Amino acid sequence: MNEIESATDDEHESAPSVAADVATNSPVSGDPALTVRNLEKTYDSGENAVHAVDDVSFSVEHGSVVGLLGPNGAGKTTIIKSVLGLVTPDAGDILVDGIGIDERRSARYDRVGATLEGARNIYWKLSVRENMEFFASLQGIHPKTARDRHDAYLELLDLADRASTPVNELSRGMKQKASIACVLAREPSILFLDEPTLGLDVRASEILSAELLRLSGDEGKTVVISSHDMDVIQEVCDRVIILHDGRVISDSSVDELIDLFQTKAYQVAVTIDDPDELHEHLAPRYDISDWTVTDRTVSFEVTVPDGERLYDLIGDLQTTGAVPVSIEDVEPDMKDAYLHLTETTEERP
Ligand SMILES: Nc1ncnc2c1ncn2[C@@H]1O[C@H](COP(=O)(O)OP(=O)(O)OP(=O)(O)O)[C@@H](O)[C@H]1O
Repeated sequence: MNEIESATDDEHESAPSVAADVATNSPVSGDPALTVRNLEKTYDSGENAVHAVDDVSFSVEHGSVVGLLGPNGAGKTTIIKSVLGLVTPDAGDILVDGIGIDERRSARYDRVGATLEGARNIYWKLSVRENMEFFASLQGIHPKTARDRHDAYLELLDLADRASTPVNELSRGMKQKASIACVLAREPSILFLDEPTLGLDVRASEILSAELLRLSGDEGKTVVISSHDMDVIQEVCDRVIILHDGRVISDSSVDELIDLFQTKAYQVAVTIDDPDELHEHLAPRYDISDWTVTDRTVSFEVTVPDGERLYDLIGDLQTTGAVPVSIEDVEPDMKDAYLHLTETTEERP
């Protein structure tokens, strides 16, 4: 690998992609696309030991889009690299389409494609198109037959005029796009995307989200995406697995996760002669935040355990002479649910 610059930072000095064998994707079995069972990984030893992955188990069904979330250092990348063979786990099993990757290395190489943070999955001295052709050819896809598809991806990712540019001359966001283009060019059945929207502008993120939805919806591809970008996660994922300190602390659908933490929150605006008096009356009774007074208009957010309590609030507003101007639902989103979950885990001993 002396002529080609690439970056793998881990134990295995392998090629920067998991594609090493020439093979085609075989038909899908009845097994999940990916099964991770009791995975363990500790880096270093003694007092420097870091238990990065602690008994992690999950499976991913074919055609689903699963988010792997967690604060910095939660173990996401270690799990992804274990699946890719860039890190050797201490214990546990990884099965692709029901086949243990230790049993048959090609089970992984044939089916799994990944982008790694910082575009470490591609060769920086090759041009974007050369990279795409190289990774496609490892998968047994002839560059000529794939040309139209590669052109379409270059167009989609706004890289067409950079197709002949060596990757190391691209901006960070363009490198990221090139890395995504290469994993798409390989046409794997399972895509692992580690922080794919890092460095992408809003438009590129939207394009990527739409493409991931199309790949899973129309082509039945399985996608595992690790990201801190909650908007993208909420938009594309069916399910999210949340990690904390190397352990899975939540594994549920996006809707379930949001519902779980659904407190009823309302944005309220009222007019009143004496805002201070109103605050004195409400503060001990309700969970109130973002109290803002502009002339005689007071706006605030109130969180109530159920709809009934909202009626109490309206009664209390009337008692104090406040005239409601507007009361609107505040919809919780993935970000609220995620923060709630990771913060409450943080507080536990
Ligand atoms: N090569 C390594 N040597 C030693 N410790 C490591 C190594 N790689 C990761 N770690 C440690 O393992 C833990 C998990 O790291 P990992 O990169 O898997 O987390 P992550 O969830 O991907 O974090 P981030 O969101 O910051 O990318 C961290 O404490 C990290 O410092």
